[in-house]
Amino acid sequence: MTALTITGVTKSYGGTPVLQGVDLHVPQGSLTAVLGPSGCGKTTLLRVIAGFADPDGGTVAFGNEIVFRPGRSTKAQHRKVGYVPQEGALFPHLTVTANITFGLPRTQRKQGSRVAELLELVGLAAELSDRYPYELSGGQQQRVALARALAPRPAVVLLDEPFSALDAGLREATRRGVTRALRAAGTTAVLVTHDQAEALSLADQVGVMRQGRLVQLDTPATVYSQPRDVDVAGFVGEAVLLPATIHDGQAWCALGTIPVTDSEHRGDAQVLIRPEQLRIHTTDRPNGVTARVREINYYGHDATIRLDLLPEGPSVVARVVAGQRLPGPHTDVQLTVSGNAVTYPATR
Ligand SMILES: Nc1ncnc2c1ncn2[C@@H]1O[C@H](COP(=O)(O)OP(=O)(O)OP(=O)(O)O)[C@@H](O)[C@H]1O
Repeated sequence: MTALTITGVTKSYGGTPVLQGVDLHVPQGSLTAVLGPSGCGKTTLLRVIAGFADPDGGTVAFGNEIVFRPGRSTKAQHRKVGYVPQEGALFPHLTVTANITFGLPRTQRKQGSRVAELLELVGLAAELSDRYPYELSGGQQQRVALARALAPRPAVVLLDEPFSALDAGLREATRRGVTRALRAAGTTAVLVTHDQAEALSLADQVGVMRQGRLVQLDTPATVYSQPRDVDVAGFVGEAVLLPATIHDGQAWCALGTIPVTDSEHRGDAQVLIRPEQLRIHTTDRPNGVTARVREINYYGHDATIRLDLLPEGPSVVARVVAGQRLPGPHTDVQLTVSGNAVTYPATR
């Protein structure tokens, strides 16, 4: 088990920069999610860590061992990396046992106990060991892929969107099973995803990637509640962004007067409020602003309500938990804000 440290990594393809000075430290035994839109360089970053591609500059280190620096690169097969791709990773003509032991030295392949231990670790029944991949569900296949990645006791496990091909029901259970197994094995891991809920719910730290740069690396709670800029704010969750004037630690905006987190900020600004901070009232409130319900989206566990601030203010989104009585479309309600707003420079 070892930490992973990437410093100033750059990579271009045909003159187009894909990684632009990426710094990332993944503490030993922890899971970091790299979150970013399609094409931002996530897979390239994993490939560089694994040694499948060399960067143009920077360093990659596993613990104290530098596995890449310009002019010197440790071959992929000597890096002790486990790789779990999106899907289709298993050899279709091999049983679960043969898949798991495929990369092990011949002497270890016969050790049935290691297979049993790995199946237990990833939450699969021992009876599945003689099955072929086509006899498994997608979620079971991904767990076998993880067991295979963990079999040689790698220093680092890399997971490239490993749950994206699974349907919603299987995805949640497989996510939990896989992260539980990674933690039980004490493995240092990097998970690449474009799904913000997955990144926030599974990882110890989240790195938000944009156009080849890691623009924020923080705990899930900090990334969500203190996003570095408005683009990160919108990428990691639904955001209400409003123009505001800040003074005396308060933001004056279309939703009234709201305390701000950054007391240094003064003058024109933009403020971020999360939809769950908005409270909907059907009776008048002293600090309430009037809004008209435009649209309701019901999700079961919660609902989002789009409202137009009256008389002609912007529209905002509120999130309400299940069980709360929802106002009907086109009704007028009062809105208040709980908690603080986060401030950003005003748009020009
Ligand atoms: N071998 C390659 N040759 C040329 N261009 C490449 C190569 N690999 C990746 N790219 C380009 O680099 C950019 C980043 O690709 P990458 O696969 O790292 O993105 P990603 O964030 O993983 O995207 P996705 O979520 O869609 O998989 C893309 O514009 C892609 O076309």
